[in-house]
Amino acid sequence: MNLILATTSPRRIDIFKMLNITFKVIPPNINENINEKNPEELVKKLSLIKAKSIKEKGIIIAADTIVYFNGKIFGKPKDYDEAYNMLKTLSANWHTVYTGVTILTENETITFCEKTNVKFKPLTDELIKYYINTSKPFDKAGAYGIQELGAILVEKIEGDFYNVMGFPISKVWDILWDRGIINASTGKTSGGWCGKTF
Ligand SMILES: Cc1cn([C@H]2C[C@H](O)[C@@H](COP(=O)(O)OP(=O)(O)OP(=O)(O)O)O2)c(=O)[nH]c1=O
Repeated sequence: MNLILATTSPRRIDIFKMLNITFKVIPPNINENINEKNPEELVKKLSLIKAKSIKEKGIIIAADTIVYFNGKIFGKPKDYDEAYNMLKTLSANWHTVYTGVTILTENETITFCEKTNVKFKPLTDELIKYYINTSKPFDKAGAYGIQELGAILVEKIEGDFYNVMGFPISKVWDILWDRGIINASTGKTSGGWCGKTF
């Protein structure tokens, strides 16, 4: 069965490659500006819209990630100033990363949200400026990438690391394994990513 990852996120592709199964990547074609203030509902709805935007037949998996702090949703920063203000606000505080996932199979629509709490160290202006200039985190929710240099901002986390990066892969695996979508043969015979389709 065609396994399709509906994403443009290099991080999500990297995480999925860890499973060593054959899959295709097709970019979702959606408008991410929906009017939803509840973080869990927002990421679930966006992951569903992304998955449903794929017309090709197969098992379709999509995700959406935001950072949430003090009642505010932090998406991808539009510029340097927004990235600076996000990191300044998150400094020395706990925030929550919400990732919504949708898995469309032939007869099921599975949508769930996974949360990870992240505590930042106290961040000096100098470190924040260095981080943004070095990492240019404009394609990452909350203006940081925990899997890259963003690791130096983090004091500790409670929950799934990969969920912060953009994909709670352990939970996704369980859903696919429990339904026999991934099984002993696909895990052994498939040689990983079969090449991008975009
Ligand atoms: C918090 C955090 C986010 N991110 C990334 C994951 C996502 O790529 C991005 C959140 O934006 P999303 O809108 O969830 O995803 P995307 O637009 O990059 O890709 P697509 O919608 O096509 O799947 O932030 C990290 O890479 N590391 C982190 O630590």
